[in-house]
Amino acid sequence: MSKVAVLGAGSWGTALSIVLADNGHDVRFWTHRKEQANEMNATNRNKKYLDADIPKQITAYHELENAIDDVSAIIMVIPTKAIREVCNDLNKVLKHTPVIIHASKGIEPGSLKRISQVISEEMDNYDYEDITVLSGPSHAEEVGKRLPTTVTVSSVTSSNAEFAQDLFINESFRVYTSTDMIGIELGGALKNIIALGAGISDGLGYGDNAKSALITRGLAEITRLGASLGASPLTFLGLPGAGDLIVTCTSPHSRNWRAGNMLGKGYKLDEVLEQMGMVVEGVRTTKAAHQFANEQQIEMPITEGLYQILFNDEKPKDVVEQLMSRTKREEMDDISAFKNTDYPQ
Ligand SMILES: NC(=O)C1=CN([C@@H]2O[C@H](COP(=O)(O)OP(=O)(O)OC[C@H]3O[C@@H](n4cnc5c(N)ncnc54)[C@H](O)[C@@H]3O)[C@@H](O)[C@H]2O)C=CC1
Ligand SMILES: O=C(CO)COP(=O)(O)O
Repeated sequence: MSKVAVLGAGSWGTALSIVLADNGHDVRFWTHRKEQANEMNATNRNKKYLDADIPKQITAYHELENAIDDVSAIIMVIPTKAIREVCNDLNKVLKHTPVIIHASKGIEPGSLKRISQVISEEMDNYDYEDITVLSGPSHAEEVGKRLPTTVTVSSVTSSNAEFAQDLFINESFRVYTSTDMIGIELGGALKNIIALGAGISDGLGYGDNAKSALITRGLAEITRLGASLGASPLTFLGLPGAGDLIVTCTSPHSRNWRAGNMLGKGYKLDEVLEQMGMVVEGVRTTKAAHQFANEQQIEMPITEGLYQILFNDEKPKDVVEQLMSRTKREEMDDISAFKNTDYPQ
């Protein structure tokens, strides 16, 4: 059994700590807020973030140096916008090179970097090949209750992904491996854009046909972006692609769906984010994907519409009207690139 540190004391960090504790690992749970660490150790709950009993094998720490002392793995579950800051703090106290696995879902606006790229850029003594990602359809609320869940881990070096698979896998948390690191990270990040859209559609009362269309056409456009960055289109049909897209667009656990739902009901973005009190990664990811799509001339009409709602105050209803009245076209016209030309016609 291993000694592991989980950095990031929100709902997903808590749920992953529970999986690790169930597997017999000694879990050091780090929060940058002292009161939260004290409360968790005293009550065995992380009340604000997840309604679950915290097993005894989990100890909360406030001092980063103590949390990471002698661990064989660091699990980073920090909101995307705080990753560089936490890596910098880690550099000051880390004296060995434990495996780093991240489970965050975002892209950095401006640089358009994936999280593994951000971590390897910031961390002393780590290259891109050293970082592993864990992603898939996995709401913390259900993982915390040990309901059956499947995820995928990926790293350039397969031994790192296999290490992560062994660390997390158990009878209620099934872990697959993949070598498509780009696809796994982009699938997890980009589905949040579409989940915001699905929430808006539900908030407007547009029904199941509209939501199904958003999921399907959303999958087409995030696959288009992913493939242009080197991801395998097939990854977008797997757990961290279609799997995560479905759960995030249809589950009331999803913060992205819930935020979208409020926008569809007429709330302003500022009000929505204030009420959520938890990270809504899709907002920043929409900004990043919109910038990339414009620079690279990739057609992403749903992302474009979302961007106009979030950042240019466009009315959700008007955006749906624009999407529905786009120039008529063939549905699969962008799939020809993946056609098997050897098959007799
Ligand atoms: N909640 C879920 O079911 C899932 C979440 N994720 C991803 O995991 C990541 C974290 O999400 P959640 O845990 O849900 O967020 P959350 O909103 O529940 O919690 C975020 C945590 O990060 C901490 N934090 C914020 N800024 C920090 C900083 N500068 N230094 C250290 N800690 C800081 C907050 O104090 C809080 O404890 C996100 O990228 C999310 O997309 C991925 C899969 C499932
Ligand atoms: O990624 C998730 C589930 O797989 C969590 O989604 P939300 O961040 O929208 O809650």
